[in-house]
Amino acid sequence: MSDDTPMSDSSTGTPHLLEVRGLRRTFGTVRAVDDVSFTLPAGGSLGVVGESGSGKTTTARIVVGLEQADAGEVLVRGLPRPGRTRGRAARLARARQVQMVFQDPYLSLDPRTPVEAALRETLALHFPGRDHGARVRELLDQVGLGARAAEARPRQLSGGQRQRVAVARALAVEPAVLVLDEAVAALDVSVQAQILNLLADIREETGIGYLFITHDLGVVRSVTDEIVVMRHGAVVESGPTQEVLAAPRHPYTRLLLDSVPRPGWDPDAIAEARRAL
Ligand SMILES: Nc1ncnc2c1ncn2[C@@H]1O[C@H](COP(=O)(O)OP(=O)(O)OP(=O)(O)O)[C@@H](O)[C@H]1O
Repeated sequence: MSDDTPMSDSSTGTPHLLEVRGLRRTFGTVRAVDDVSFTLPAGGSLGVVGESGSGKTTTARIVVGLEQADAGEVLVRGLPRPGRTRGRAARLARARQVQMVFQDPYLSLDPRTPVEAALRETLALHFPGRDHGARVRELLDQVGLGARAAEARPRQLSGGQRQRVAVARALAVEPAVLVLDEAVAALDVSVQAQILNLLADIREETGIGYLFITHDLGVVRSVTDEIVVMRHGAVVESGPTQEVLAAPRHPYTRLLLDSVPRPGWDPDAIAEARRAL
C-alpha cells in the first residue's frame, strides 16, 4: 500500500469513517498541532484528551473545517475533506460529513427561533422539498425532548436541554462524524451523565462516529473506545481507552490520570511531577 492510500479497517476493507493524517498548524511561534494522526472506525468513538493548550480544539476545528491546516489532511470515508468550498451544494455536502457540538450551545443557537422551527430550518436546507414533520418528531424523541421544549426558545431551556437541541440539530444533517468539543463540560455532573448516556444510545442506533474533545478523563472513560493523548500539539500516546487508562505508558498520561481529583489527591505532588516532566 502506498502512503497515499487511505487506511482501512483491516477486518472489512472499508475505509475508516474519519482519518486524520499528519496535521500541522502553527500560530506565530506556537506549534498548536504538530504532526497529529489518528483514525476513527465506522461507529467508533475516539477521545482526544490533554490539558488546556495541548492543541485539542485546534485539531477539532481543522477536522470540522473552521481552521485551515498548514499541512496534513482529513479524510471522511476515504475521501479527502475539501478545504474551502465554493457553492451552496458543496458547502452542504461538506457539512453532512462532519458536524460539531460546542461547549456552550447557546452561542450556536438562534435565540429567537423555537426549537422545532430551528430543526425544520436545518432539514429544509439540507433536504429540500420534503415534509419534515415526522423527522422533527423523531429527532426530538431521539434526544429526549418533549412537546413543551419543542416550542420553547433556547433561553427558556436549561443547559442540558440546550445541549440536547444542539445534538438534535447536528443529527438532522445525518453527518458521518459528530465532533463534540467539551460538549458536557459546562453541565452539572448528573446532567452530564444523562447527555453521555443519550449520546451512547444514539451511536448504537445510528452508527455515527464520535470525536470527543475533552480534558475530562471521566468523560473519556465512559464514552470512548479509543483515546489519543495530546501534549504541546503532539500525540504522546494512543490506544484502546480501557488499556491506556488502566496502564498508561507515557509519563504525561500518568500525570493526567493522577491529576483527576480523588481521595488522597495531593496537588503539591502533582505540581512537582509536572515540573519534572
Ligand atoms: N487563533 C489562535 N491564535 C493564536 N494562538 C492560538 C490560536 N488558537 C490556538 N492557539 C494556541 O495554540 C495552542 C493550542 O490551543 P488549543 O485551543 O488547540 O488547545 P486546547 O488543548 O484545545 O486547549 P483548551 O482546552 O484550553 O481549549 C495554545 O497555545 C493556544 O494559545
